[in-house]
Amino acid sequence: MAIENKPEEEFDTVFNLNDSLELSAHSERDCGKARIFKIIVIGDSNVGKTCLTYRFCGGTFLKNPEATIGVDFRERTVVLDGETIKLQIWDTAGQERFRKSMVEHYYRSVHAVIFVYDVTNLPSFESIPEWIEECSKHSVGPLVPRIIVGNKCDLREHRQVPASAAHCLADSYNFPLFETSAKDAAEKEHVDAIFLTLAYRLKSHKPLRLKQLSESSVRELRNQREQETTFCQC
Ligand SMILES: Nc1nc2c(ncn2[C@@H]2O[C@H](COP(=O)(O)OP(=O)(O)OP(=O)(O)O)[C@@H](O)[C@H]2O)c(=O)[nH]1
Repeated sequence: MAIENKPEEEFDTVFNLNDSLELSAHSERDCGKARIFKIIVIGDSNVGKTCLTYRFCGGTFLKNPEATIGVDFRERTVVLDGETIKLQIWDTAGQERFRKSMVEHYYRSVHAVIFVYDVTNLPSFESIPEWIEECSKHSVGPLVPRIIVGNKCDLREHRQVPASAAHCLADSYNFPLFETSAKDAAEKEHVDAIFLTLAYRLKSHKPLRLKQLSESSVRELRNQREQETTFCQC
């Protein structure tokens, strides 16, 4: 889907997610030195990745999106606790035929990942572990923040994925879960919350020394290193 530049006024909105997290979005004109975070959005074809990113960056529901070819790029600048942050959102193609040739490249130097499934499409939910695996294969480290999103919640009568199953899966990976709708205008702030939660986590993240990592992260890093070593020896 080609990117259409939105008028800057559309980006001047204020969010109040909760008392401790007050966020405002400004036009790019206002930000001299922005920190830049790259967020990649992945999941099966047709789950609504383009519509979700468009809802966040453009503020509206994108009618008649075309299937993404390779990767589309959108960005939005936000101010969190007085700090200007530029979020670069990489919206990837869900179609298998684009994965190998074009998408792989975009896993590089990614700061955060959003996995999307469609709550009315069970196979798209069942694919989430494969997408998570795919990320690990492309060296997206265990400390990269990740979120799982169930989209199309507006289609209540067609739901195939119970919220309880989704929570179970998300908990098993220790990732946050959001269920939302890119289409439902009432969910707009909820969609914003997905991206801004990641932005907030990235902003607050300070480089850690090995001593400061949790035991499980250390174990995960060790395993990863061992696997890499084994791979090299083969
Ligand atoms: N009802 C409903 N339809 C949605 C929602 N989000 C997206 N859609 C529809 O789902 C279809 C696919 O949306 P896209 O955003 O193009 O999906 P995608 O995951 O980017 O697809 P690929 O580019 O093929 O990977 C379109 O017909 C959208 O109108 C939603 O929240 N609710």
